[in-house]
Amino acid sequence: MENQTKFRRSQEIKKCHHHKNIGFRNLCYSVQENKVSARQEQPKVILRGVNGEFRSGRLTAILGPSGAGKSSLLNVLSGFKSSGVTGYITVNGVERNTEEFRRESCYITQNCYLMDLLTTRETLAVAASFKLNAKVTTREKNDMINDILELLGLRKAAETRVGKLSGGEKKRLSIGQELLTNPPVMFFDEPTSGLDSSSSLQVISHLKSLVRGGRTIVCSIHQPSSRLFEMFDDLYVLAEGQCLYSGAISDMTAVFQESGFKCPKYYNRADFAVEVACRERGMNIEKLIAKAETHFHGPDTGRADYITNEETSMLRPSIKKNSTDTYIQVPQETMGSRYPVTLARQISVLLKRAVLCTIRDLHLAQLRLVSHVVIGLFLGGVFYGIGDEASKVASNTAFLMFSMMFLFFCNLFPFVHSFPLEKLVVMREHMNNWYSLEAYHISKIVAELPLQVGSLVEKAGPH
Ligand SMILES: Nc1ncnc2c1ncn2[C@@H]1O[C@H](COP(=O)(O)OP(=O)(O)OP(=O)(O)O)[C@@H](O)[C@H]1O
Repeated sequence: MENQTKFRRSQEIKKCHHHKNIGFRNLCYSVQENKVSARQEQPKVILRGVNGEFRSGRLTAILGPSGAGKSSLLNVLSGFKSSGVTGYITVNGVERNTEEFRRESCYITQNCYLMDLLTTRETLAVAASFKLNAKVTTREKNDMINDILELLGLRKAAETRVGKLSGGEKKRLSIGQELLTNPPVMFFDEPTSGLDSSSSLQVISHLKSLVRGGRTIVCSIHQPSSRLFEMFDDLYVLAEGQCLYSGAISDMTAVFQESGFKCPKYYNRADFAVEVACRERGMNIEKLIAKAETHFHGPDTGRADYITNEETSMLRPSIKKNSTDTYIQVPQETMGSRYPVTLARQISVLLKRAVLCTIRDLHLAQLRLVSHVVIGLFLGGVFYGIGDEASKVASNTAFLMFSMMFLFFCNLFPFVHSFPLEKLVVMREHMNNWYSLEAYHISKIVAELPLQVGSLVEKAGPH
């Protein structure tokens, strides 16, 4: 009976009730590079008017040589990059609302930025506290965490600290964090980088099982083996910021052949596609680019085959009545606010995590404690009783000066030490709409308060 319930719940996690087809037309992305000389004013163009469609229930691979713009395309589509972007992005045929879309999608970057001092289970528990609203009970949260651990094969590593997990386990843990809210759209930047072939296969098999539940999953991928490549449904090939091929993997060889690029028998098709994109198999890839463009119509005229946001709000009642497909369905509990939980809850969870990490970072905590005690004894010895004598004004000033400098540097260094490590985790979590930056800063200040107040009291001792 319990096994049946478990099976039903794991099937439920895999399922996705909001199908999202992502379309993009004439998408351009450019960056303004740092000016070295007065002449370098032209922005660097990274994506040159690409078109495409990523469908729900399909696992899509973005392939291309290094520097082709794969990560940039994912950054733009996921909404992580918005300045320097022009063109149209649609969700089920309706212009994308970036804020709404960020709530319905997740972006798992190439490197897994996780807190090394937490265990696998704690990492999922923290994610659950941010991502699931207050109506979900602790028991339900624990059940979900157990199901995700089971689904992603992390049961054995549940109590292991993240810093000690293998690369593949970290990747699966990052996926598990986002699965808690069951997002209909998932973007992955090179999910198999740094993994051996069997771990890569494991990760992609998990993605495949999620996609079968109706999600839209897009991964940029680097040099996949034939076996790994064949697990994808659709392929999007980029070359120098332009689209070379967009469609089913099964049609790729025929389409390339029509343009004069014949894939040798028993050759890895992924390698072949990258070689064509690098112009190693012939310089004339423009024919392929033109062919890929003919699949998609509309934006060049300034008017496309989609509905804008203004039109959506006017049409919404009729769209709702006539079609469930074109209407963007947003889960009711996430509507209105960017974050699923209140500011107070965000601060309290961040605070608990910060305290847990401080306690576990024994080396740093011991160092801080010892330095405070040693300096406190030293100051007490040198300046003992100076507050009672008016003739020792100079000593009082020296004491105050020293204490201020000590407090300033002593409290600065833990941040200098931890900030570069934490920054990447915080940016990922913040960009995935877990919490606001205000909540993070407040929790950091509050977590440090006891030590700050303690050291102030200690320094006030000699007086
Ligand atoms: N902020 C930036 N400033 C300057 N150039 C940039 C910036 N971001 C990206 N680029 C350039 O844009 C091009 C595409 O970068 P991107 O990271 O998207 O490539 P990629 O296809 O993901 O490469 P890889 O497979 O090596 O990760 C590269 O030449 C890169 O140097």
